[in-house]
Amino acid sequence: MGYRVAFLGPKATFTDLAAAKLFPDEERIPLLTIPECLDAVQEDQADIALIPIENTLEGSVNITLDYLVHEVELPIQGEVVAPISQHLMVHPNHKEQWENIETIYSHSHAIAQCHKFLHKELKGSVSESVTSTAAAAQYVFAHPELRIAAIANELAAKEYGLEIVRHNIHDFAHNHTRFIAVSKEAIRFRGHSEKENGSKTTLMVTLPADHPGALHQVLSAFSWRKLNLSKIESRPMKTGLGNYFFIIDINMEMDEVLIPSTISELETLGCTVKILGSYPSFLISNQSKTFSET
Ligand SMILES: O=C(O)C(=O)C[C@]1(C(=O)O)C=C[C@@H](O)C=C1
Repeated sequence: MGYRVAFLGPKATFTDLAAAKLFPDEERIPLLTIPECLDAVQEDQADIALIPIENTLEGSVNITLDYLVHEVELPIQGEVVAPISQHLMVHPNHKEQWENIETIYSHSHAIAQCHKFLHKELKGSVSESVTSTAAAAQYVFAHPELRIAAIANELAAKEYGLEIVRHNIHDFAHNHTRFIAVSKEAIRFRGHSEKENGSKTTLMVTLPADHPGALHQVLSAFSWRKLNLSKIESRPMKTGLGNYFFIIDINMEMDEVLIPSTISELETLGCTVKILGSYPSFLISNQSKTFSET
């Protein structure tokens, strides 16, 4: 039986492009926010949620991390990394005088990826964040009477009838976003042709209170086992100032010896450890048509 894949929509978001690549044969359901995607899986209205978690220019998508840790019990079952190209687009009526735009709509991460461009080329304009790049494109098309633009991808320009007036406005060329697939059950990734690029295990670690050198000891538990970490990030526990947990990505899948013994060592130190998932990583290539520059 096929999966129902909830993704951050509407149609033509970057997440939609990633979902179409990774789940070409499954039913794909666009929802307007990341929490809605996660709730849909938690409440069995979908089998999988595909949502963004990290961007090379802007860092983590905090709402994704926070929901995974505080709000839902859904393991990460896979990830896909995709190249991201941002374009500036306007309603066709404003194609000739696009430099006069007053407000630029997009997802907050997309706005941040184009910060230098906006500062230099559209000084004085205001940026407004909305739920996704595609929602911004939809809004711009619905309001030809306003002097507004959207930052979104090429497919969104086509889908919502906008004109791209500046291509590739992201500030740094190496712009990639990681998307995660979460599900109650292990996922069979089938029917796609994306490259598998190793595996990861993600842990959430809470340090013991008032334990000098705890973070150093945590890191040494990984380092003497030669476990390669691709990410370590702290987020507030939301219980009081100074209380943080760490998200740690290990570049290997869960094994029977190394990761379990690391977890035991951390627990002996007084840490609380939760496994957020152990999963394959896929890479959407730069040659991929839908993501590439025109
Ligand atoms: O708004 C979209 O199109 C999304 O899929 C979200 C999102 C993000 O959360 O970072 C995904 C990729 C890009 O980095 C910009 C926005």
